[in-house]
Formats: sequence, structure tokens, C-alpha cells
Amino acid sequence: MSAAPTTQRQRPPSPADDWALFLDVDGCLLDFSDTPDGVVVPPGLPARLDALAQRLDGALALVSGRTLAGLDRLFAPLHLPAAGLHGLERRHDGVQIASPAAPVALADIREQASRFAERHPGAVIEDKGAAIALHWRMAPQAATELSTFAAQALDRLPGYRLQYGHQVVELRPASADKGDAIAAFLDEAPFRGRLPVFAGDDLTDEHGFEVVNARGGVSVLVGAREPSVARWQLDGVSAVREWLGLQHEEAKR
Ligand SMILES: O=P(O)(O)OC[C@H]1O[C@H](O[C@H]2O[C@H](CO)[C@@H](O)[C@H](O)[C@H]2O)[C@H](O)[C@@H](O)[C@@H]1O
Repeated sequence: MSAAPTTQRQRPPSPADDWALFLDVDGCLLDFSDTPDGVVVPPGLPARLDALAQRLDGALALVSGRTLAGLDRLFAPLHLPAAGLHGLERRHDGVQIASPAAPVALADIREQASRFAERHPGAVIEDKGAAIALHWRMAPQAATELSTFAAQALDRLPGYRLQYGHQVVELRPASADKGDAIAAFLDEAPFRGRLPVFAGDDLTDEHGFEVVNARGGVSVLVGAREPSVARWQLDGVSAVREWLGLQHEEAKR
């Protein structure tokens, strides 16, 4: 039996002042934790991101599946340009594009999902307003049932789609993705006219890679997930922080 082909990708080039830099959060800037609320932002990371943003004349945005409010809580007091909910929310320069309102049916589905999680210790239902994430990182035995539950719930949510990720499936509006958010930033100062660079680890990040590739930019897959259209690659969170000069002093030694 022959081994599956692997894509050979190089380490991305070092940061340059003319970049428009877009960064995914979980699994790229931050290590995974057992639960969404358990992630740790190393002390000093917000200040280092801020310094990098200043070097790029402000052309640095977080592009995440988390909500904008959640990103602000995590990275406080930093308040970077950002896209949340996989591109459904976006904020830049005092302008905020809100995610669509949650349809009425979502409340029932959230309630049913919570009852389901009570029967599967470790399963986590994350309420993100217009989206719901069903996590099984701490309940791997519930993965199939949670996926089936989400697929069936989709029938009651016109205009929604499933978004798979690391040990999670989400029900979310299909109206925008991370690629749309990156394209919108690239139409605006200070991102406009710069070389787009996007690093991310997850399936949702493929939309962003496509937009960056189409503009001759630098798409960076974090980790070993395949297939991916990304053209560069880094091993994981530590490598991302080292690449961008965001690591804390101890990690540099
Ligand atoms: O686009 P991202 O910034 O990478 O966000 C994707 C999802 O990340 C979070 O879930 C993931 O990280 C959790 C914390 O480490 C982990 O417990 C979970 O298993 C991962 O799937 C977040 O909770 C989701 O809302 C984001 O969509």
C-alpha cells in the first residue's frame, strides 16, 4: 500500500512592512484548550500584536470563528480590526457590520442541544448568537450524534450551513465566510494595496486562503490538515508566534 501524497510547503517569508496580515485565532495564535472559555492568552501577547499592527500601519486583523465580543474579551485591552463568526461580523475603524439576527427556530434548537449535552458529559454547546457550536473535544463518544443532531437541525434553519472544525460542528448563517471578510478589508485603508497574508489552521480558513491566493498573497496552513489550498506551512502555534515575533521571552531562550 502506498502512502497518501503529502503536499510540500515551505515556511512562509519573514514579515514585511507592506503586508496586510490576517490571523486566525484558535489553533493559530492560541493553543487549543478543553473548552472555548479555557483558552489562555499569554501575558504580553496583546502588546506584541499591537506592536506588530503598528509596524504594519494598522493593517492587521483577527479573522475568527469566535464573536467580536469574545475576541475583545480575550485580547483586552487590545481592540484590533476583526472579523468574527467566520466572517459574518466585521469591525474596522469604528464601523461594525453585525451578524444576521438569529432566526426564531434557533432558540429551540439551542435548548435541545443543551439537553443533549446534559446526557453526554463533556459535550459543550457554545451560544454565539446567530450561530451555535457543538463541541465534543471532551466527549469524543458524542461526535457522531452531535453531527447528526446538527445535520437534522439544519432543515429548520433556511440559509444556514454546517461548519466543521476541530472537534466541533457549528450551525451558522451561510451568508459570508472568512474569504468575504478578508476581501472586504482589502478594499479599505490601511489594508488596501498591501500584500495579503493569512494564517489559519482550520477548514473555515480555506475560504480565506482562496482569496489570498487569488491576489498573489501568502496563505499559511498551520498544522498538518489536508487537503488545503494554502501554499506555505507552519507546524503550530509556537511556530506562528516565532514567525511573527510574538513569542514571550522564555520561549525565545
Ligand atoms: O476561527 P478560529 O479563531 O480558529 O475559531 C474557531 C473556533 O474556535 C473555538 O473552538 C476551538 O477552540 C476551542 C478552544 O481551544 C476548543 O475547545 C474547540 O475544540 C475548538 O473547536 C471556538 O470555541 C469556536 O467558537 C470557533 O468557531
